[in-house]
Amino acid sequence: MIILIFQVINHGISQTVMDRAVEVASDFFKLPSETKQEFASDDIRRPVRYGTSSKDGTRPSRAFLKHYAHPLSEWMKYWPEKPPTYREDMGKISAEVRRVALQLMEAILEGLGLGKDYQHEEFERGLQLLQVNCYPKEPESESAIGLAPHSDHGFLTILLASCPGLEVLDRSSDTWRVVQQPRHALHVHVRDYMEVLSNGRVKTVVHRAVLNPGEARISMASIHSFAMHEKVSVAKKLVDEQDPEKYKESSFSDFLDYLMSNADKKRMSFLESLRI
Ligand SMILES: O=C(O)CCC(=O)C(=O)O
Ligand SMILES: [Fe+2]
Repeated sequence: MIILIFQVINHGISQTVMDRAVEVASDFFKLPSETKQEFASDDIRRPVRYGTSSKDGTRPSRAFLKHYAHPLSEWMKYWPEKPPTYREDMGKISAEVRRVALQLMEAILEGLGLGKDYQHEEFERGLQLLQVNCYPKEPESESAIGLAPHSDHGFLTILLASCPGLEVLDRSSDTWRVVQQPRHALHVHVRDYMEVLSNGRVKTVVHRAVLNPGEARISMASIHSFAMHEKVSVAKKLVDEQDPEKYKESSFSDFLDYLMSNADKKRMSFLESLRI
């Protein structure tokens, strides 16, 4: 079993571009509630969506803004116009992170013995979704949960955060490991579709976010997958008699349909539903 959680430092993205993205995200969440509520929706197919979730039913433990980011020319027109530099600053970081994601995918595919150009065009025209999170500071109860344990959908997550708060599940000891987040580092982990494509050789990463006792926290997860209706299936080269095909094929759109029809179930169960 291969565990793929790592951090990239030598990514070539300038610190200014990273800092501005965190700053403009933070400024967005400070806007008056009515401005943010314009983006609120339960429809998970909306191009931009704002929402909050609460772990104790009283105060929100996370606010989020999710929007598609590739191609920028198609999606940017839906993004918030306030703060005034939101589109410019988020556009810059999105494009840079996508460049890094495509390079990392090539390295991972090569490591799996599939060759770096495996499904190159599908990755090139693939979707990118930005999930921007804002967690309140929680001075009283250390390790209060901001975002419950889950695995992500798609192939790869690249995460930029203003301070620590992310934890990943160590499957060997069943304990949570705190992820250090040095200022210039991008955290990377693999998602459900990496497990599917690799026929289970690579496992999806279960993770959660805890509230930081010292400061409010901003995180930006960039999600990379195939285009909405493109099916992801097990790489045939990784199937043989000892290792039969373990997952059914599906698309990102199938995942969204699944979420809408199983709103009460955990996200983990979509991957479970694909197991043969
Ligand atoms: O805030 C974090 O560190 C994690 C965010 C996350 O897991 C997500 O947005 O899916
Ligand atoms: Fe996540």
